[in-house]
Amino acid sequence: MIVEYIRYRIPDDRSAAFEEAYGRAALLLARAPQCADYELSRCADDPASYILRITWTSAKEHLEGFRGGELFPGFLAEVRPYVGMIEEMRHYEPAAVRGTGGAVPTLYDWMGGTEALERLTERFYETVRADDVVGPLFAHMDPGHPRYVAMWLAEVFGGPARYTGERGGYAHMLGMHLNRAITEAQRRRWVTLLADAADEVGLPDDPEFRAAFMGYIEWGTRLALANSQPGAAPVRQAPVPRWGWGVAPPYQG
Ligand code: HEM
Repeated sequence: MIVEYIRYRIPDDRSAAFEEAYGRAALLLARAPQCADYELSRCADDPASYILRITWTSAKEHLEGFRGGELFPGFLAEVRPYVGMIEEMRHYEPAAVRGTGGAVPTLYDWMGGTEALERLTERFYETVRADDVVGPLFAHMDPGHPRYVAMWLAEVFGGPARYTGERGGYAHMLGMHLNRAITEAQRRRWVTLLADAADEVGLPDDPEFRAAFMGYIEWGTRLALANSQPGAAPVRQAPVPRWGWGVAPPYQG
């Protein structure tokens, strides 16, 4: 991905037409397979100043794919009257510094932190052990397993990175699933028992939290199943994934 920034200086009497033209041009960006997302902002302190940010799949795809493609003439026709008002138009490589701020609580905080996760995994693995479909997989489970999985989930949902620091991180978790040949029936049962345990221990049941929580569980169990098949060759080293609210953060007024 590469980010293009275009800074414009638009006189006040042309700003409305400029925004309307970009509204039409954006319909073409929305259809362009080379464009990941875009946003036009107007400066609150200096209203003549606008910045357009477009994330492209790559600079080459932008310059050759989009500019050489069938959508570009229509896009250019909309923005051409403003080309002379461009102050900067360049591609930027995103650096490693990025993240979300504290305005939105992490899923970890929302669910009640490590204490809530340990309550969840204790109850969950009690039912897992007693279950006829998944129980056999866990017959020789380490007694610390519920606590380790709580530690993993804490890190995934925005809590402390203790699984990475104390337990070997992603590589260790992956190693625990390799060659276990998890079946789809076992994966489904694992998901169902976890959802039941979440209700039993009283995890928040608001739609936003449960959608995000179960979204991760669906994703993670499908990976666990695929990685557990004999002959699977998953990536061996990766960071612990971080999971957020997705498209539906908590409604805060
Ligand atoms: C989101 C989905 C999943 C997550 C986050 C997860 C997480 C983990 C973690 C962190 C470990 C290693 C714990 C340690 O450090 O010792 C582990 C081990 C294991 N997982 Fe999973 N897992 C998932 C899905 C599944 C599924 C679907 C199954 C089978 C139905 C499964 C079966 C196992 C087994 C058998 C072990 C080894 C337990 C032991 O003997 O101690 N996992 N899992």
